[in-house]
Amino acid sequence: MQRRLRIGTRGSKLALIQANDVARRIGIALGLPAEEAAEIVVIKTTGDRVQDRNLSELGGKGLFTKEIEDALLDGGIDLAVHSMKDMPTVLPDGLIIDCTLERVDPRDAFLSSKATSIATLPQGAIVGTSSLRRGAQVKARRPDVTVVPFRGNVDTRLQKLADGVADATLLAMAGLTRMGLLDKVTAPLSTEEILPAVAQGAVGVERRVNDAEVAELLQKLHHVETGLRIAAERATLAVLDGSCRTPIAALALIDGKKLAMRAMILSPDGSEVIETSREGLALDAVALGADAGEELKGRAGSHFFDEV
Ligand SMILES: NCc1[nH]cc(CCC(=O)O)c1CC(=O)O
Repeated sequence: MQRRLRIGTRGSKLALIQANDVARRIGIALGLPAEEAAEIVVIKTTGDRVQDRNLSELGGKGLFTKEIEDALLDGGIDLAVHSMKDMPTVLPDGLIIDCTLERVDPRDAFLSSKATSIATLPQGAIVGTSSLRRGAQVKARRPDVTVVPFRGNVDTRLQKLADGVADATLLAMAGLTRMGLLDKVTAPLSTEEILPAVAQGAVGVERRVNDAEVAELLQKLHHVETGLRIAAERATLAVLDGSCRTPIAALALIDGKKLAMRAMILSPDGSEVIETSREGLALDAVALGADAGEELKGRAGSHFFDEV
């Protein structure tokens, strides 16, 4: 590798931690100090500018990636590090993600000073979250709860909770772990209780399709099992797409050659929950995920997708 690679990322604390992790791994792969192998380039995205509205109202996916992907296509950067959870299922022509780091804990965490679980929240409690998926799943279990929007980065949301804006919130274990904030977690939520977002806990590295040098390097960083799990979940999402305001959750697990997954869509108020599961060969990840998505789509009917 002749050049010092430029790694594009959002400027949030979590994004920077993830980008620096990739820089460190690239350094190791090249046998160089991380700073010599790569530099971090912070890019502000539309999603970072908009603090006051539900992201889903603005078209959701892609808001955190457009400017970074433009820089990748322009050659201003060579790699982009993303939380795979925030990535649209379709990438721009000329870009590819075929490198995913080993996934960490995909679960959501429950954070509250009023209760130790969703079940024991006081009657009529307020849960702060701007995630349609989290809100709908909480309401499915506790219809008496009021969900209020909770936007901003992880630190902002923790502050809102401390200020009493809500009685509880849900955040990804992955982000809290990476930021060293596990002590804020009241309890992890089992995936039976709250099914995670597609690709939650996985970091991906995007590159130009035609950059053979970077492709070869990134192969060394790729975690195959994570790639297959994410492929299954994202295949479900892709089938259900065009409905970015429908709460969707999915989680695939791999044991040896076998993949098992659950997938779910809900009405935003949690009154309707449609769930399915698949088991098969891990190598058939995409087909299994897509098949699960087709089933959910068929069972939900079109009203599910255009009522909101
Ligand atoms: N939507 C924001 C976002 N994107 C990725 C993470 C956490 C890390 C991950 O899930 O990989 C978070 C914060 C959260 O949902 O708590």
